[in-house]
Amino acid sequence: MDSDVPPLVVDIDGTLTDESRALDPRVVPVLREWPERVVVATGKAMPFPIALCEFLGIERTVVAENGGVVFVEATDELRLEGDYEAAVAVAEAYRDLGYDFGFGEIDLANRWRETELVVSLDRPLEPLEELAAAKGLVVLDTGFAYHVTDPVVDKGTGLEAVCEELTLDPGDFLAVGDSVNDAQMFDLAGEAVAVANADETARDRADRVTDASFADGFLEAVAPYRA
Ligand SMILES: O=C(O)COP(=O)(O)O
Ligand SMILES: [Mg+2]
Repeated sequence: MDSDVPPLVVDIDGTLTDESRALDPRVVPVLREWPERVVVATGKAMPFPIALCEFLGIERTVVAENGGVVFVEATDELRLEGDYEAAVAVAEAYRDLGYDFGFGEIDLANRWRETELVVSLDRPLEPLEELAAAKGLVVLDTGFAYHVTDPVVDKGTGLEAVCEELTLDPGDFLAVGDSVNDAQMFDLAGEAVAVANADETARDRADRVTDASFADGFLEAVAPYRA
């Protein structure tokens, strides 16, 4: 690898994983050996990207909950932003209409969340969107879950917060992702790559779209820097 390798900000679900959210083992050496900063930016709750970094053996530099949570190990910084109370109120109102979140009684998708909530894709979207809008929140469909999120944060604001901490420029980053929740980080990154399975928003906001899907797409996106 040469010195032209950019820092990397990478999504998890749909980018490092297959459609069932299983990590592709071929991404492990790529991330572990990346010579510049790696930021893991996800809609998942913080324990997931933190665990991923730990198991990879890389520094924990994480944007979780679509920007609501930012953790930078190098500077010991944890930022929480976004109206979690509003998300909880939306969830309660959704339950009052007779809908559950769809993740079972022990809901591991929401258990460790601090700034936003998620609802299963098989639950009705329209009432969720109405309730969210009434509280100033938005619903993001990542292809893996509906995220009830405060629009003051996104993966772009998360990347900016990481860069502030580490005195980096978001414009120097290579970003790789697959969905609408990656759009703002795509806008900031110097080079934004959508994997072939990406949704329309991510494709539109990317500089290029890979031929291959899921982790094969990620490997294609980073290939020019791994010669
Ligand atoms: O799981 C989701 O809904 C989204 O997660 P991702 O941002 O890592 O793709
Ligand atoms: Mg994704």
